[in-house]
Amino acid sequence: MTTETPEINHRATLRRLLTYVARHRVRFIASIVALLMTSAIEPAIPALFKKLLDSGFQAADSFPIWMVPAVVILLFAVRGLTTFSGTYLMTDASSRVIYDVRQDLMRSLLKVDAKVFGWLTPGLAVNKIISDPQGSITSLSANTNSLLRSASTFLFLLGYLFYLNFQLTILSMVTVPLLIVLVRRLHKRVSKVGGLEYESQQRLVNIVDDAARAWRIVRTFDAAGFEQQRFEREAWNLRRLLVKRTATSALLTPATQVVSALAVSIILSLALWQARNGQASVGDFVAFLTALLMTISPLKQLTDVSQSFVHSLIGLRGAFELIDAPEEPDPGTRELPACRGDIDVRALEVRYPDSPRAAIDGVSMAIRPGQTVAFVGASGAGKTTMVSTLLGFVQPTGGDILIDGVSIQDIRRPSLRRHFAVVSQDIVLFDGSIAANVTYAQPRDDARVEACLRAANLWSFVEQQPDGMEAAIGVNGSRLSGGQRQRLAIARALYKDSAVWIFDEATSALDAESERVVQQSIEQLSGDKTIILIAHRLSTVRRADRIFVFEDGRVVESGTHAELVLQGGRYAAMVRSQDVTIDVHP
Ligand SMILES: Nc1ncnc2c1ncn2[C@@H]1O[C@H](COP(=O)(O)OP(=O)(O)OP(=O)(O)O)[C@@H](O)[C@H]1O
Repeated sequence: MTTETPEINHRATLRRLLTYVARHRVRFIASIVALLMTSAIEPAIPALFKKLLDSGFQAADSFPIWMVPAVVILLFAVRGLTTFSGTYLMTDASSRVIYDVRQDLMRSLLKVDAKVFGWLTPGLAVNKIISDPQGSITSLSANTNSLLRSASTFLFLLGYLFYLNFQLTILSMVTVPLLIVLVRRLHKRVSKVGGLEYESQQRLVNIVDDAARAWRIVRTFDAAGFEQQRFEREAWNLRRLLVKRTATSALLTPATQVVSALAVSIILSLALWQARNGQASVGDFVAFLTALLMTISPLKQLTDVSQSFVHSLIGLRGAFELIDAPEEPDPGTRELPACRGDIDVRALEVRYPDSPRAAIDGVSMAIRPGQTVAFVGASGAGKTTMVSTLLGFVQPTGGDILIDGVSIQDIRRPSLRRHFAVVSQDIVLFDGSIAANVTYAQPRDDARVEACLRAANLWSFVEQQPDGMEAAIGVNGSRLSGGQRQRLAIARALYKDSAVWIFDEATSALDAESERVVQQSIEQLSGDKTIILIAHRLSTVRRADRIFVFEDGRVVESGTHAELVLQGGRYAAMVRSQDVTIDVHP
């Protein structure tokens, strides 16, 4: 997905993360101070024992015995307090960062360009918004804690080494460049494998997403074995990459130790040489060597933590990828506070990218407020594209559409879409009650909800529910029949009370009688609204004021049902093939 080198990416990701961290810097600094205080108290414990051993056993001029429990308890109480506050403050601060990142991710999801949904499956979106920030930031904050401890211990020991023997310490650093090269190389490899691991995990998420979403199809096709195999293959690949990454990380420890051993052996020889020449005492030698060996442990911890850091940053980069995804373009600047529903389509041309032919090819039409018009034509003729263009989801490549005399290019997208209520071919419902689905994102008015449900011919169903309109409909309306789902979507559109209602194959799942009832109710409710109907079943569109017949992106005929039937062209042929009564008086 990305061609940048992993290193540059990590820096960018870290910088990005720091902008979030900076917002809560006071909390972070407080937590770090508390954690450092915990580390600082640590040496007080052996110091206390030293004091106890050195002077505690001399009866005479020693400190009073009651001081021992008092100091011990105080020390542990303070350490307990600083440990607790450090952990609490760090969790509080990092959870705020997770919250902020998630807010930005959700904001981005709600605004991204439609193209993003070409790769962003629901499962991936959940992963990027829920799991990635939590996993990465929690691990980063935990690692920051050990990083601070190891780094401070290491620096402290280094200072001590300089104090003991300046020249030898400088010499012990001869292997540092080698160590840096080694760590960098291994980091690069961990980054690369970690990136592949992240991608594999995304593929695995998509497989699970498919299996959960299309569970009915999977079972109808008896494809459980097929899906299991698909899953197993990717899960195995992920396991393999995990081992590879961990093994690369694990290589780092022996590698750094071998390089450190090189340094230690050089220094050991030199120190021995110094000692033999009377330049250092045995005590100096032992102290230096002990301190030198003690640096290996924090150094190892530092390299371990850095591996974990890299892994977390890869997860975080995945989340930032969504935040950085391009927003849906909105060239409009004008608001359209009120709308009469007057639509003028002028020589409209729409060509999808990489498509050999135009989906809409020079269409012009006028739809006056309060009119009901219908788009008919073969599958793929361009009807839905007309609607998508009207709503600004697809950009015209030629011509224009005017709403109440204003080009849709000039109107801000949200302002434009506010005036449309659409029931599309693929019904999408929300997990919640019937009422919540009807009133979606709008203030609730129970009387209106009932009126819309009645108009959609769903009220008798609602009345049969023990919970009435509060009845839960399941994920995407899984507890409803296809027709009930369509009727609920119709009720939602009616409730929106926009200037233009669009029904794209909205009643295709209803039986003829039910469809007739719904249509009549819509007509009664519609008042002065402009209605656009798209239907393959021509009985649905007979009563329209004007019917536009689409073919290969063009309008090839238009008129009323009667006019078109009399014309004896394509519409008439379609009517004949569907066996619709050729009644010129609807
Ligand atoms: N997102 C897209 N990218 C590329 N081509 C597309 C896209 N959407 C539609 N098309 C193409 O545009 C043409 C018109 O499609 P459209 O969905 O508007 O047809 P339709 O008349 O609504 O068909 P149906 O009755 O089957 O819904 C088709 O050839 C289709 O393949």
